[in-house]
Amino acid sequence: MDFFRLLSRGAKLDHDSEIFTKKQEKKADDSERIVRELDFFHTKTPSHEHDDNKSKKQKNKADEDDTDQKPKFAKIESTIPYRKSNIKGSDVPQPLTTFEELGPRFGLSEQLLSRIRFATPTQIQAEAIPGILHDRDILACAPTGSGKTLAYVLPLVELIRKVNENEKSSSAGMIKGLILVPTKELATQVLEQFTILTASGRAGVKANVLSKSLLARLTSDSSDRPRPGDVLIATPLRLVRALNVIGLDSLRHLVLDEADRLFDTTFAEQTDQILATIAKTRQSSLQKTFLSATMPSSIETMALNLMVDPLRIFISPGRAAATVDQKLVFAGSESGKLVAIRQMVKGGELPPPVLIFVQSVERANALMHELVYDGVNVDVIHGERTESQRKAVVEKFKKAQVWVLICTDVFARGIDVHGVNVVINYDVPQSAQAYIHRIGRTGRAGRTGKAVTFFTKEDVEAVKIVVNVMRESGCEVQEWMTRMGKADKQMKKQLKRKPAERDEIGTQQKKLKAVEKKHMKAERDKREEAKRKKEEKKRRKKKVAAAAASSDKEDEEEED
Ligand SMILES: Nc1ncnc2c1ncn2[C@@H]1O[C@H](COP(=O)(O)OP(=O)(O)OP(=O)(O)O)[C@@H](O)[C@H]1O
Repeated sequence: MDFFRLLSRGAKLDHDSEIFTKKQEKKADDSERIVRELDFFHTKTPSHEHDDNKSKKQKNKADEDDTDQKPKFAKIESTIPYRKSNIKGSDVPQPLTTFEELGPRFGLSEQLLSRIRFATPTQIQAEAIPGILHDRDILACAPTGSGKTLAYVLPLVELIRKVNENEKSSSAGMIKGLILVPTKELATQVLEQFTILTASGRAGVKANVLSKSLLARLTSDSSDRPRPGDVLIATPLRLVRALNVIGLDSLRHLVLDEADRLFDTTFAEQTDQILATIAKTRQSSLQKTFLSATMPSSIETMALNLMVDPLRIFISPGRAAATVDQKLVFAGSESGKLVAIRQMVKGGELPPPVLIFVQSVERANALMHELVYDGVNVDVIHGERTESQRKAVVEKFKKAQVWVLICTDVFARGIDVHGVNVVINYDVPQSAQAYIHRIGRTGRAGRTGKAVTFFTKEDVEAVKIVVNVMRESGCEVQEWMTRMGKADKQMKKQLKRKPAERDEIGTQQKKLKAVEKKHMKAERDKREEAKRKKEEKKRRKKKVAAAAASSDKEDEEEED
């Protein structure tokens, strides 16, 4: 999805706009002008409190520049080596060295700081927390499991607490922070982080997930419709249904967690609609934080162009977490994969909790039948399970009542289950991003983990992508892997759109079906035989009765 297509779609949604009607007939190569005219978030009318002459100059220049260009940043001065190449922007705040510093530097209360359960901030937290507290726009890319959630939840709690304090009741219950995430599970997880920091609501900040029931109450005709709360955490699909009832006049902070996913084809239309609505409603400055463990260049450019004087915090971009030991296993064929996984189960190579990723719902269900037959404590999660089923499965997995969880890419992003030991890519993922996020479910928060990717001859191109990530992440790459070369660009695109075609999983399932069929036939035969015997008996009984009746008649005649 590129920026211009995305924006021109945003314009189409704005049916009343003059820009839209004028623009309708224009061709795609007019897109640069469209970008300038649409001006999402009013990025061309700076009102930022940190504006200085330098950033104004930068913005004026940006007005003249083509907006599809990546903004240029001066290198920052720092004695810390990693900052020079990874952190970009003007007036970059000093990083945090401890959480305690947040008291004297930004006025965070001891009560709030006492709820942080960690000794030291991670790199992304050290950079992003001061940035957000300075009300700067942030584009952040940092490894899976590096604590990006706390990096934005903590400063949001503080900033919104201050707003509540200043505005008293005028904006009570109105949304000041909006967090967009791609899945319901992730929304719940983000809410948990708020709950930890605002236990018993004493921080004065109320966060809610836009659940089905909240959506129903918000959109009901009843006069006592609830207010959404200070922070609303939502998935794009559900949020678009609530856009005209939630009221965004008080919105000050927007977070896109897993930003690259929210801009890809699955969600782009809804995300675009949400951004366009915010742009219409929200006239003054809005602080934006976009984060992910992966940030393709096209998304990076788009995101930076939506921001005012941003801080670009990229820590190990394009790499899998260094704490994950990555392995590739040639399984030969589909049945070879099953053999390999059974061997791993038998050989104790799958210490729970374990996640197994497959490419489709059908394959997830089929693999589950296979492993259930083997006596593995296994369950499955995918987009075709109901919300309550998904919730229950995640709970069970977190409580170690389920040891092996089979999943589709629904579960690949953001989900933080403590201590996942192994991630198996039963089917090779369709992109480098999918690979990085899937294997990032293990090796989190400094722990180590293991990722094993099975492949067959159908996966020649996809495996090149995996090898490249392995190489970039500093993993040991064997000689045969280096000979594979780079994945072809066209093939990469094709693969993203459509996964490899594979033979069905499931010798066991087929066998079960055959046994079931045989059993059903035997039952049917038995029933028919019983019916036949019953009728035969009935017939015989009738015959005997008829014979008896005729002999009685003969006797009577003889007596006469
Ligand atoms: N400063 C810290 N020190 C140690 N652990 C931390 C710290 N901050 C957060 N964590 C823990 O690290 C784990 C991963 O955090 P989080 O889910 O925010 O990662 P993430 O960077 O968002 O990962 P992903 O990209 O996969 O979504 C969580 O269990 C969290 O509690």
